[in-house]
Amino acid sequence: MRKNNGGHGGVIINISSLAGLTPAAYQPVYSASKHGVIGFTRSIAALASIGNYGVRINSVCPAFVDTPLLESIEKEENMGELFKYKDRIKDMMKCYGVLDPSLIAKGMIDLIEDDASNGAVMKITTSRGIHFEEFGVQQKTKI
Ligand SMILES: NC(=O)C1=CN([C@@H]2O[C@H](COP(=O)(O)OP(=O)(O)OC[C@H]3O[C@@H](n4cnc5c(N)ncnc54)[C@H](O)[C@@H]3O)[C@@H](O)[C@H]2O)C=CC1
Ligand SMILES: CCCCCC(=O)/C=C/[C@H]1[C@H](O)CC(=O)[C@@H]1CCCCCCC(=O)O
Repeated sequence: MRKNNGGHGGVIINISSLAGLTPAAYQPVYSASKHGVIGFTRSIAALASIGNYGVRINSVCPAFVDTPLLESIEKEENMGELFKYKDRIKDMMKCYGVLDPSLIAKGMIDLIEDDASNGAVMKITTSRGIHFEEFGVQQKTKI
């Protein structure tokens, strides 16, 4: 894909979650994996810029979205010992609200169309819609 390897360049969007930016007591492994997605995205975005790959790599962090994945909360075989906390997660869903997938699609199109976006961490919530995580100067790699 990268231009310096015979490719045509392009845009990659990695799917993280708000649980990749905040602790998630009831899903620690999921949260760790989503934190990893953000760290990887920002790192490889910096490398792509330094190496003139002609590829932009960004991440999206939605809150709860109305997809079949949410049904997994109701299944003990998926939740394991954390099943006992399912009502707390459902309370959080009521508090945060549940997003329509079309808003996630819009956010992704925005990232595809914005030629300046690389290493961005887009957050999508019912209260604030599409917005971005801001990182301090010391947390920014030059991209
Ligand atoms: N639904 C939600 O509330 C949120 C979801 N996300 C993230 O969004 C992403 C998509 O999730 P949803 O659409 O909600 O889930 P989903 O369960 O509705 O859809 C996931 C899709 O991935 C496919 N899939 C699973 N394993 C695969 C594999 N190894 N190779 C190829 N395809 C595979 C499944 O067949 C399914 O079509 C996930 O990374 C999830 O963590 C992030 C924030 C909130
Ligand atoms: C504020 C957290 C938003 C999380 C959005 C998300 O990625 C949801 C994913 C759920 C998936 O549908 C199945 C799960 O088990 C995930 C639950 C994530 C639980 C978040 C719990 C937050 C907490 O413990 O504080």
